[in-house]
Amino acid sequence: MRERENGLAAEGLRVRYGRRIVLADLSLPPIEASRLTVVAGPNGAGKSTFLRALAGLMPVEGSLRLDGCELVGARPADRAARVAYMPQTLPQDLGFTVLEAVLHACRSGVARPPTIDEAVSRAAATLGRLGLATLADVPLDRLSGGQRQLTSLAQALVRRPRLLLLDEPLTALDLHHQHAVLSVLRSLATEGVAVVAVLHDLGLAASWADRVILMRDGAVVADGPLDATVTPTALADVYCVTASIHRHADGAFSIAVSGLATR
Ligand SMILES: Nc1ncnc2c1ncn2[C@@H]1O[C@H](COP(=O)(O)OP(=O)(O)OP(=O)(O)O)[C@@H](O)[C@H]1O
Repeated sequence: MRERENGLAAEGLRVRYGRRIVLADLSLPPIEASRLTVVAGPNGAGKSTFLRALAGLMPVEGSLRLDGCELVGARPADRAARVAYMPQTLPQDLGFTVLEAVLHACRSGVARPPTIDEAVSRAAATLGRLGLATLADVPLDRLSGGQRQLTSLAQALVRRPRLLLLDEPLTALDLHHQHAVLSVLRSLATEGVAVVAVLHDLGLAASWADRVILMRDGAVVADGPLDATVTPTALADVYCVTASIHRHADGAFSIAVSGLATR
């Protein structure tokens, strides 16, 4: 354990599907606790693979340290106590109510699960935070897509992780709920959680992210504050678009795409 490290450090991360290497020797300056980090990039860039690797859902080579403790090779229950992952897919446990699904997520897979009373209290607080309290007793198969996505987020939040990994958490949400969720993520970061979210919407990243990691072909091609990473050159290089970027007087950010290129 390296005592002074805070957040997540990745060094020489390598991930394969079969014989194909999808992430090749990926290293990053530490992903800091108290920061909201967005991972962006084109389809197939390796963003989900990166998150799944961080979550311990696939074999990796290299080193991943969270607060100085090595995650690669750590016991799944130890990792689960500190890392929570929200997948792209919506929750499948359709026989459960919202509350049951969140309680299950709170107590499963961790070495020292909270008591039922503690789990109920945490679940109630999490549902309240996400505006889901009135849906607590509704079965998942009676929810809208957006409500199921919020439930999936609640399942990750209720674990109170040090590292929260979210793979496209906003895809089913309306404009209000997109910003409401990002506001919750910002609060969690302020409380000391390292939050890493894959997002396609760079406008939302501009409003909320402290740091943007741009990926392409399994590699990090830019990493830093949005104004330094999302530039016309980067958009051409990473997304193959000709685009201009506008920062408006009120700070709002917009991208105007004027053409498509091929690689
Ligand atoms: N289970 C798998 N088996 C083999 N190859 C895979 C598997 N999952 C993903 N890949 C490949 O790995 C690469 C990275 O995929 P990944 O899902 O990480 O991309 P992504 O950046 O998350 O894309 P998207 O934005 O479309 O969700 C792609 O070329 C994809 O075809």
